[in-house]
Amino acid sequence: MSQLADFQNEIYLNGLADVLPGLPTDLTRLAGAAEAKLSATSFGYLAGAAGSEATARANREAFDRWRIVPRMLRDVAERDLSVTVLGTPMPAPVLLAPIGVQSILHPDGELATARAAAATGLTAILSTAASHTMEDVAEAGGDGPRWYQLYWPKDRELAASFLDRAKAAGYTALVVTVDTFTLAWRPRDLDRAYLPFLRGIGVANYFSDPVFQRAVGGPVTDENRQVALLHWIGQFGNPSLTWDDLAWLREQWDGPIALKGIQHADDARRAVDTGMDGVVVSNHGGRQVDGAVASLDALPAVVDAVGGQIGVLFDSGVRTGADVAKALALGADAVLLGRPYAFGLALDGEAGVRHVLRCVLAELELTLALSGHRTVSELSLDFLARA
Ligand SMILES: Cc1cc2nc3c(=O)[nH]c(=O)nc-3n(C[C@H](O)[C@H](O)[C@H](O)COP(=O)(O)O)c2cc1C
Ligand SMILES: O=C(O)C(=O)c1ccccc1
Repeated sequence: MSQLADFQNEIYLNGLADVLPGLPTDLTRLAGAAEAKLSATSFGYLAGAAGSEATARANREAFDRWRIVPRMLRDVAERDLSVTVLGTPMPAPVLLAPIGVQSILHPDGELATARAAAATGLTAILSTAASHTMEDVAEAGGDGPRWYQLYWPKDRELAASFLDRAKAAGYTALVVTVDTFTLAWRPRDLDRAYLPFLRGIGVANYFSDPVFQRAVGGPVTDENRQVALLHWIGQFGNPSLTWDDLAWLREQWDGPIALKGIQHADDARRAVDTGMDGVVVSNHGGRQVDGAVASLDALPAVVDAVGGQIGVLFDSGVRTGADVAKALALGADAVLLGRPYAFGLALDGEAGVRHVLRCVLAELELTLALSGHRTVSELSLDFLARA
C-alpha cells in the first residue's frame, strides 16, 4: 500500500499541532516563510542566484511548461517508489543536494539535515564547504546513507585527504561539482559584501584537515586564522582542471563518482568516456552562469547522450512532488532537492527539514498514483504534455 503518502493521513487524523511544525505544506511558500525568519544576508545568500537571476527564474518556468496527463483505472493499490541509484537503495528517487555553510541558516546546520535525511531514509550529499566536519555529520546521520560532494581544491594532496576522510567516515558515493571553481557574480551578496567564508563559516572541513593544517603551520588558532582564510581562498577552486584529471580521481576513489553541473550532451558523453558512473544535470540553482539554459530543458539531450550507460541525476528548480515526477518522466534516475530543504532547516532545524522531505515524498507518491503509476519505472514521456 501507500507508505510515503501516509504523511497525509497522519496530518488529517492526528491534527496539525501533533504532526506539522507549523510550516506550509505548499512548498512553494517556504521561501517567504524563511525570509521572515532569517537575516537579510543569510536569506540573500540562500535564495539568491547569479546576475539578473534569469536562469533561476528559467529553472522554474521550464517546469511550468510541462503538464502531467493523468491516466485512470490502472490498479495503483500497491505502490513502490524505491530505487537504487549509484549503488544506494532509496525509498524514493530523491536526494538532498549538497548545500554548504548551513550554519548560516540554523546552528545545527548539516547535523540537523543529516538527522532528518536518516529519519526519512533519504541520502544527504554533504558539501566540502559544510559548516560541520564530515566526521561529525556522519555521526549525526548514523546508519543513514550518505554521499560526499567534492570541491576539488588546487592541492591534490588536500583533495586526496578529503577523499580518504570521506571514505573512512562511510560516505559511499562521490559527487564532484565541476561548475563552481569560483563563485559567480551574485548581486545580492555583492550588494552587502557578504561571504560566509570570510566569517569563518563553511571552512570546517578545511581547517580540520591535516594537509591543510600543515600548509598553514599547524592547527588553526586566533594567531594564524587570517593566514588560514587566505589559504582557503587560494585553495578552494581549481580553474585549470580538465577531463584528463578525472583519471587521477578515478584512482583515488573506488566507489561511484558523478559529475555535478553537466548541461551539454557532449560533456555527458565525456563523462561516460572517462569512466564516471553518473552526471548531475544542474545549473547550480541558477547561481553560476546567469543566462544559462534551464536545467530541465538541458535534461532530455543528456539522457539521450548517455543512453542508459551511466546514471543521470537532476537538480535546479525542483520545488514540489509534481516537479520531481516531471524530471523523472524526462529521464532522470533521481532528483536532488536544493533550496526547499534549506528553507525548512532555517524555519525549524531538523524538524523543518523532515517536514519538507515528508511533504515532497507524499506529494510525489500521490502525484504518481493519481496519474496511474505504481512505480517510477512506469514513467515515460507519455506522462507529459507541453503546456
Ligand atoms: C546556499 C546554497 C549553497 C550551495 N552549496 C553548494 C555546495 O556546497 N556544493 C554544491 O555542489 N552545490 C551547492 N549548491 C547547489 C545545490 O547543490 C543545487 O545544485 C541547487 O541548490 C539546486 O537548485 P534549487 O535550489 O533550485 O533546487 C548550493 C546551493 C545553495 C542555494
Ligand atoms: O553558494 C554556492 O552555490 C556554493 O556552491 C558554495 C560554494 C562554496 C561554499 C559554499 C557554497
